[in-house]
Amino acid sequence: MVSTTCIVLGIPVQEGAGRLGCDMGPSAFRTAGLVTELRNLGYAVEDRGNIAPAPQREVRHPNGAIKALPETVAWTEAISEAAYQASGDGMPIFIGGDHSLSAGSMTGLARRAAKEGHEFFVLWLDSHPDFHTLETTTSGNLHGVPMAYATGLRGFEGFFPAVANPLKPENVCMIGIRSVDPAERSALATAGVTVHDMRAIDENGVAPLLDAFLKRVAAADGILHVSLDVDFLDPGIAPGVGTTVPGGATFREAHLIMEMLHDSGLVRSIDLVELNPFLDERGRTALLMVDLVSSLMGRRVLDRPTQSYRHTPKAH
Ligand SMILES: NC(=[NH2+])NCCC[C@H](N)C(=O)O
Ligand SMILES: [Mn+2]
Ligand SMILES: [Mn+2]
Repeated sequence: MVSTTCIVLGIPVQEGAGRLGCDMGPSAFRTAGLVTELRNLGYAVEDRGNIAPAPQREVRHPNGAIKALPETVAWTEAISEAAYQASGDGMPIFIGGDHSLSAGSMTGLARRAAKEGHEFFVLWLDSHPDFHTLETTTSGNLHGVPMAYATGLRGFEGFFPAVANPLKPENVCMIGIRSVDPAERSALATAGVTVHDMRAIDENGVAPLLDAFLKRVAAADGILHVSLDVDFLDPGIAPGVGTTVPGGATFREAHLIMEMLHDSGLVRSIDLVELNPFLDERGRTALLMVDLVSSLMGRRVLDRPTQSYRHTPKAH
């Protein structure tokens, strides 16, 4: 796995969030030592710098609450293309930027997976499902829509770029959910997304929930994208985000997830989103996010046998 080249892509989009500051996220991840940490783990790292949005065109939607639609569309176009390219060259790590960036990353990665004949899966670590459509959002903040868009829900046509390879809702597993708007709740149930809220974590622990999903990814010979929103974490350990929700994942739960993901060998790409350095305290949230990436990329405390998820082909 250490022959993998990590491709760092800075995506300073902030228009999708309700407050400014996520445009400083890529700098904060770099300042917190992301590239050095990856190199110390033995990876080749190519930092492609920050990408820019595509040219803007005029788009207007009847839902007057929507903010920054032309900007978000322009970002989505550029990010999707960059994701498609980078995933052909190595393991993309998208450093945001607000969560609207995942509209681009997931669609570009899904296109790559389809081209390579792989089933595409997403692990969504967030307090929010971000499952609004352009019709249902009431805040109008477009970081609340990327999962609905990438799974091909109706209502984005003619506004956002067409989704050629929609992500199957049954290939999505959400963990950490604790803030869901009414329209999202019914849409999630209809779509058939696996949603593990904080209660599910409290009752079961993260390990069995994630284990079941990783087994499904492996059984389908799939590839896995991980989308990590800072607000997945408890605000007590990760204050640097505009949409804190109390009662989030602990330090230990988050590291356990990262270590299990590494053991699985299934992860092909990562989004690190919603870091707002303006709201952070001396970089502690940025440092914690980098620390979690290290665990996901293979830093470990002890040598221990790892659980193998890949099926060995049956001889016949
Ligand atoms: N990526 C995020 N932080 N999303 C928060 C979304 C919150 C709320 N559901 C909204 O649509 O406004
Ligand atoms: Mn989110
Ligand atoms: Mn969130």
